[in-house]
Amino acid sequence: VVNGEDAVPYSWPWQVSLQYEKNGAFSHTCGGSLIAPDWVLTAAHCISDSRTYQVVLGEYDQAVEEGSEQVIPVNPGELFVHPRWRSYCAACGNDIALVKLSRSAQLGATVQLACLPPAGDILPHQAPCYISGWGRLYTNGPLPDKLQQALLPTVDYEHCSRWDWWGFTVKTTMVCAGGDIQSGCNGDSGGPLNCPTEEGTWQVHGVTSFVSGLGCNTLKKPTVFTRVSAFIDWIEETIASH
Ligand SMILES: CC(C)[C@H](NC(=O)C(F)(F)F)C(=O)N[C@@H](C)C(=O)Nc1ccc(C(F)(F)F)cc1
Repeated sequence: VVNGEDAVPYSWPWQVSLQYEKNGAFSHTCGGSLIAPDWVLTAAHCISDSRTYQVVLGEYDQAVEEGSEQVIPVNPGELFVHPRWRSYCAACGNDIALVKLSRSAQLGATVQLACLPPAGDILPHQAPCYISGWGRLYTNGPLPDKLQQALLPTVDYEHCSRWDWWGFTVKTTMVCAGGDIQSGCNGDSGGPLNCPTEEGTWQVHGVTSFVSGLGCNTLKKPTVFTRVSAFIDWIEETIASH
């Protein structure tokens, strides 16, 4: 997250760190959202079949054992990438995946389920959403230890698809947010776009998918998220059948 701030610890209790094993050690590769005790929603571009994954819940500072962490392995074959996802084509859309945990998370003060929006729900222009994640602090910059957040107002499709914004690269199955000095960045992939409801709760409306190739916080190139409300049926069917 570029130009964000340390989140209040455990204030996004559905945020997870998706980690993969490299040379015998696990490291953070993507964010994700806990949507059921044993299911995590993330981005398809975060998943490669040949890797071994684990999920860390109840995480805040990745450099400190704070006692609330739950480290849960992911069994092979429990990675479900959207059937219409095309590898290395985030702009083609369907950048969404589900990961089944080998055991259920224990819910409590630091680990809670995310709420998803109703199918088809479209946010208004400039809805005050927040991105959260352990992605780079600036383009080609370091990864933070503490979970970061930034206010990232949504940019509706009419604005986001303008020629000097994302043009035809953005699809209606995506949500744009930001476009000024705050943005997501590499490593935030798969994490949530957290949007407030009128009832004072939060819903995960987006899965962090891509930023500009010219730099994470490029003007008029908002961070682009997979629109969760366009995939509610697929999410429900996948969970119901596995
Ligand atoms: C997995 C990536 C898509 C990667 N995603 C992220 O960094 C994320 F955190 F925002 F999710 C990304 O945006 N990387 C930048 C460097 C990139 O390649 N952006 C990019 C976006 C659109 C296009 C276009 F327009 F060709 F489709 C090309 C590159």
